[in-house]
Amino acid sequence: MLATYPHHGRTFSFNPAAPLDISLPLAPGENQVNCFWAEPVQFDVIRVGSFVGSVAEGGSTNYKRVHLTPHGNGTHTECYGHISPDPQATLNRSLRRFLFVARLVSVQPRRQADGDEVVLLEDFRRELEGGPDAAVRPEAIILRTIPNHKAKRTRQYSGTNPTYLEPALAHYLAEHHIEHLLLDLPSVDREEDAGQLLAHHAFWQYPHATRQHATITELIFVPDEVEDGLYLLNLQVTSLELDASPSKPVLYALT
Ligand SMILES: N[C@@H](CC(=O)c1ccccc1NC=O)C(=O)O
Repeated sequence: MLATYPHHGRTFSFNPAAPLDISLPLAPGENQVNCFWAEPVQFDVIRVGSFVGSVAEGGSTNYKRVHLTPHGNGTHTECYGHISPDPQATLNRSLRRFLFVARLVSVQPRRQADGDEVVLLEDFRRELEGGPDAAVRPEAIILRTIPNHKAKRTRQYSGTNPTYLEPALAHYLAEHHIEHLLLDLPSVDREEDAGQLLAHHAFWQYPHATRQHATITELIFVPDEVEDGLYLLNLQVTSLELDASPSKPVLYALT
């Protein structure tokens, strides 16, 4: 059974029973994706008096505290609050819609003279502006970097100077009114850049013309079977009044 979704005067169809989950699960332990020197996710059993929040240990219910670092553990979505001192700049205020027309684009980074692997605007544009989907203006871009090793699901990125985006690419997305960027990297910016965060600033146009509703989602994983093209994106987060939240982006192929 197909459902329809209107976008810029066209009517797309998608199958609600065929979701493609591009989030990475949050689980305790060392074998989970990790970046920016975050501690691993931890679930602690709550113990109060004779109460134990573990059925395995004889308690009536499981009742656990979660210890996690949104920017460092698993798929997460952030707003301009990541680079702003404003306590009002929270993801819960920024992200007010949850369905978007998205274009999935695969791009291979290029090694620079200094050894950095960088996704360049030129390569991104060649993919975006080619093919039959180029006529549709998407609200979101999902960037899959090539090669697409499954190791992305569990990689320990800290201190490895991971691939990042040319700031001009982030600027291009802002200029083309792309509200949501999703990518399978720890950050749009270089791991250590003396606090410049050039691509973050360019994407949010912060602080001169801040795009308050724009978001960046990092540490996704898009399996190879999911082909480049147009998707309906359902972007779900927790209602945290914080700059970032663990998130669950789910795609539905659009026809
Ligand atoms: N590159 C920044 C650090 C940075 O980007 C960052 C630091 C901690 C947690 C997340 C970060 N960036 C994520 O996009 C710097 O060198 O100051």
